[in-house]
Amino acid sequence: MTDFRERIILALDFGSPEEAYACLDRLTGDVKYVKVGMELFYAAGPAIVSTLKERGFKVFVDLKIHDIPNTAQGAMRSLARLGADMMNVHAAGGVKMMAAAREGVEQGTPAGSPRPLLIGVTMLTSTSEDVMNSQLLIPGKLEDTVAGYAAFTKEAGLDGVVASPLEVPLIKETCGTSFVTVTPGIRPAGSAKGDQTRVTTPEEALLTLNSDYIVIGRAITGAVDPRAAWNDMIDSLKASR
Ligand SMILES: O=C(O)c1cc(=O)[nH]c(=O)n1[C@@H]1O[C@H](COP(=O)(O)O)[C@@H](O)[C@H]1O
Repeated sequence: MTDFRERIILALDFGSPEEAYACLDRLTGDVKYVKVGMELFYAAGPAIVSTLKERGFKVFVDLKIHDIPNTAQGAMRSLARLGADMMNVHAAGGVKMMAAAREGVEQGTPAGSPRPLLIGVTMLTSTSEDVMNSQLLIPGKLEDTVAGYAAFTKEAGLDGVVASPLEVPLIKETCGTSFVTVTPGIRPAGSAKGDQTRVTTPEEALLTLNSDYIVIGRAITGAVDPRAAWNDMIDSLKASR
């Protein structure tokens, strides 16, 4: 994939479809892949997915399903009917839940349409090793948990994981190079970390650590001039290539 833009997923974390479309209108022609997370999905309803598809975007529906296997399967069956390109569940739900979710995706995908990628969320990029140890009560190194969750995600038949870009080499080593890595926690040089913990720049994530997809939100959508912020990111990627 030579065009960086195919590998950049813009997180549309807005409270209404109007705000999301207004942002996209300022970035027309450049953004190829968007993410609909809980804020926008719950505000706009499922129809937002087909509307974005009709407008030509690839869509990642990020609802991070985590429930008993039967419920996760049903949720994914319903979501798969919407025609998204990528969806996710929490790997912490375990192999049985993830395998059920995968079955739900297959049941819901409309005949003749490609099955959406199903991705397992390992350890949220806002979580530090200290918080994982002291509040999630998971002992040991955070990287070991991410690698272990990635292995279970693969065992369950999913296509890849969400993790920090910093963990991509380890995930590829553990699960193979074709196992998809989707990485939020992206902060262009000089931008504020905010609530994220395990962050790196777009250049490091895409060019050095070889993440398959990066997810970026506020550094673009919250910029005074989203178009300028986007162009700066693409220019910097081209210059670093
Ligand atoms: O699944 C996700 O997309 C996700 C997982 C994760 O570990 N960390 C994470 O930040 N995300 C999402 O990625 C986006 C990151 O947004 P920014 O921090 O604004 O770039 C948000 O929509 C998060 O919900």
